[in-house]
Amino acid sequence: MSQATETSRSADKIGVLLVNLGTPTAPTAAAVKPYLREFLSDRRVVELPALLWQPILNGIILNTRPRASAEKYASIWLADGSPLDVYTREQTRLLAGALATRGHDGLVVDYAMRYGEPAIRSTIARLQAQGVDRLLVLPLYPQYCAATTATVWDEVCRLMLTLRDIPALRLVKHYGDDPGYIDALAHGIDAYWSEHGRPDVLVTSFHGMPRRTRELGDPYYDECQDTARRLATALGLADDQWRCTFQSRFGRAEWLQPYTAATLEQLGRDGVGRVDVACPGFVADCVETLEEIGIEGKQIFLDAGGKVFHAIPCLNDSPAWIAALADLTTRELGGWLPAA
Ligand SMILES: C=CC1=C(C)c2cc3[nH]c(cc4nc(cc5[nH]c(cc1n2)c(C)c5CCC(=O)O)C(CCC(=O)O)=C4C)c(C)c3C=C
Ligand SMILES: [Fe+2]
Ligand SMILES: [Fe+2]
Repeated sequence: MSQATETSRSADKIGVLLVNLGTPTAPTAAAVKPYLREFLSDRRVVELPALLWQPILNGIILNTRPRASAEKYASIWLADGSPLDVYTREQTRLLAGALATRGHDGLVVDYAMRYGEPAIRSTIARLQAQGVDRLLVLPLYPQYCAATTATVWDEVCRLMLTLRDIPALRLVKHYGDDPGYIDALAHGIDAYWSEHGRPDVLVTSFHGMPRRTRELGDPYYDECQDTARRLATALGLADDQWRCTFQSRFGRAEWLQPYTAATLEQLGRDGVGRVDVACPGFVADCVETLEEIGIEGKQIFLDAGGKVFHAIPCLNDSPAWIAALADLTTRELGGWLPAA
């Protein structure tokens, strides 16, 4: 961007906003409680009437779960904070660098969390103050789900309702079939196997959702199946060498099946020697991958008679993933970008 343009017009920048779920500020019950309250009060996440759900949430869940959840967070906490926050921050920094290297240095890249801090509202306000008048919102969920992707857009739109001068907006709906994303996953898993050997079965585990949401038309289940199949194909796996499962069931209703925990138990009982689990729906390691899979899932498999268990790291800050993210961003920005 020329200096003349820079000084003559302040509100002409393009912003890229990465958004992930959010995470507590500390691995303590006191910090987990407000995080869970905000997250689980979202009507896209728990689809029950507020009059019914809020008493259950405030009367039962928020009196018990924060302590149990804080212990899980404590077991995976990094020196720099919650893994989800650490990796999302790093992805943001590396994406900004990759885009600048490609000549797109007028772009402002930042990140926000749907729940907690840094909040979507204050981050967009800061981007606007920096002169951003065109904004690409990129929820980091590869597979679309109303409980994740749509609620990011809800929050962006709630902010827009309060603004006089809104930016031009674009939303990335999903990228679970993006060849760059699939290649980055396959590359990471192949590299892991080169170092640690190969499993008998690869379980690709995605975050679960109530089964009802699929019947109501949420495409999430199909998108997870599609990603898992594309990944298995990229890895050259035969049908009996991989599974697609759903983890993190919450509450008593039936969720999408097969459940990850039940599958790991069955594989252990069946005498399958080594199982690896990859979590393609999470682009950053977090409590769900490091604790639920890496610690709990491993124990379930070994207790059932399995011999060797590996949890494969998420994409995190891998160069292939950052390159895929830069490609995706560039493509989604389309005609907004000046020729590099
Ligand atoms: C009704 C409850 C939940 C639904 C529906 C749900 C959907 C959903 N979640 C993710 C991604 C993540 N979830 C994470 C943590 C987490 N999720 C729930 C509940 C529901 N998720 C809870 C209560 C928690 C907190 C941890 C716990 O107490 O078990 C995380 C990790 C956050 C972190 O700080 O590390 C992610 C990421 C998706 C993709 C999704 C629907 C597709
Ligand atoms: Fe979740
Ligand atoms: Fe969980």
